[in-house]
Amino acid sequence: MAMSLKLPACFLQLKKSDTFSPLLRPRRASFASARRFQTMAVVNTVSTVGLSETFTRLKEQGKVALIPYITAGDPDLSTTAQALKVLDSCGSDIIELGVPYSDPLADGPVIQAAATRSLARGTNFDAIIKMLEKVAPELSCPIALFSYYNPILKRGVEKFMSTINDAGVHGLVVPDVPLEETEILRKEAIKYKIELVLLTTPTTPVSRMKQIVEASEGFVYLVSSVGVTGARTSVSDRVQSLLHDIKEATTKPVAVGFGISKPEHAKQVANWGADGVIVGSAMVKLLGDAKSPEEGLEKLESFTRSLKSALP
Ligand SMILES: O=P(O)(O)OC[C@@H](O)[C@@H](O)c1c[nH]c2ccccc12
Repeated sequence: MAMSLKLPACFLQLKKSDTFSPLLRPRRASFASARRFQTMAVVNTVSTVGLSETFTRLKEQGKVALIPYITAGDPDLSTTAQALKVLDSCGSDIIELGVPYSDPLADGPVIQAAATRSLARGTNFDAIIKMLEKVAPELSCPIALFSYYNPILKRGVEKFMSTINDAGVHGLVVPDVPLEETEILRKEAIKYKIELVLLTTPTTPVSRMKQIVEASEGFVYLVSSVGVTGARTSVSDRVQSLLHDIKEATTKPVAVGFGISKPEHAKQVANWGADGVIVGSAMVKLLGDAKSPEEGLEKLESFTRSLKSALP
C-alpha cells in the first residue's frame, strides 16, 4: 500500500523564484509544485548547474552554500528520494548523497549505523542510480555523490563515471582515494563532466594541501577536525587559519565539513570565510532516530531551514 506521506510545507510551496524569475537561481519546479502549475503555465525547467557554477552564483549574491549529506537508503530509498526533494526545496545549494559501504573508515558512529541499516535493507548502487534517474531531474540543486574508493574500482572507473553522469550527478567525493591515485579518477571524471572534489585536513602539510586544491574540482573540502565524521559541540577555531591558508593557495571555493551540527556552528564557519558549510551526521541522525519517515522528513525540513537562515 503506497504510504501517503504528508510532505513538509516547504516542499509544497512554490516560490515565485522557483519557476518564473530568471534573475534568481534558475530552479526546477519541485515535483508537487510542477504538478500544481501544469495547467496554469509552462513550468520553466532549466538544467541544474554544476558545483563550481553553483558557488559562482552564490558568491555573486554574497551567499554561503548549505551542503547537507545524507546516506542513500536510510531508512529506505523512497524516503531518500523525498529527503532530496525536501533538502532542495528548503534551501540546500548542493546535496551530498552517500553510497552506503561496509567499511566506512572515515565515518563516525552515526553514519556508520546509517550505512549498516541501509545495506541491511538491501540498498545497492544500481538501486540508488535508478532512484536518482527519477529524482535528479526534479531537483534545482546539484548532487555530489559520496563513495568510497573500492566500490568505484570494482565497477570500473569509466563505467562508474558514465553511470553517475547519466543519472544526473554533478560531483563526486571519494574520501579515501590517495592523492597519488586521483589522476585515474580525474581523467574519467573530466571526460564525463563530473567534478571530483578532494579533501584537505588540519594535518595535511601545506605543500600537499596546495597539490590537493590544485587538483580539486567543484570546490575544496576542508575537513575541520582530525578523526571521523560526527557532530561536535563546537567547531575548532583552527578552521579560521586553515581557511586563510587555503585561500592564499587558491581562488576555488572552500566548503568546511565535520562536526557542524548547529546553526551557530554554520554561522561561525561562514564568518571565518568558508564558501560552503557541510552538515552530515546531524542530518543523518534526524532521519535515523525518527519514529517514522514522515517524522524524519519534518525534522529534516526544520533543521535545514534553521541552518539556512543562519547563513548569509
Ligand atoms: O558528519 P559531519 O561531522 O557533519 O561531517 C560531514 C560528513 O558527514 C560528510 O561530508 C561525509 C560523510 N562521510 C564522509 C567520509 C569522509 C569525509 C566526509 C564525509
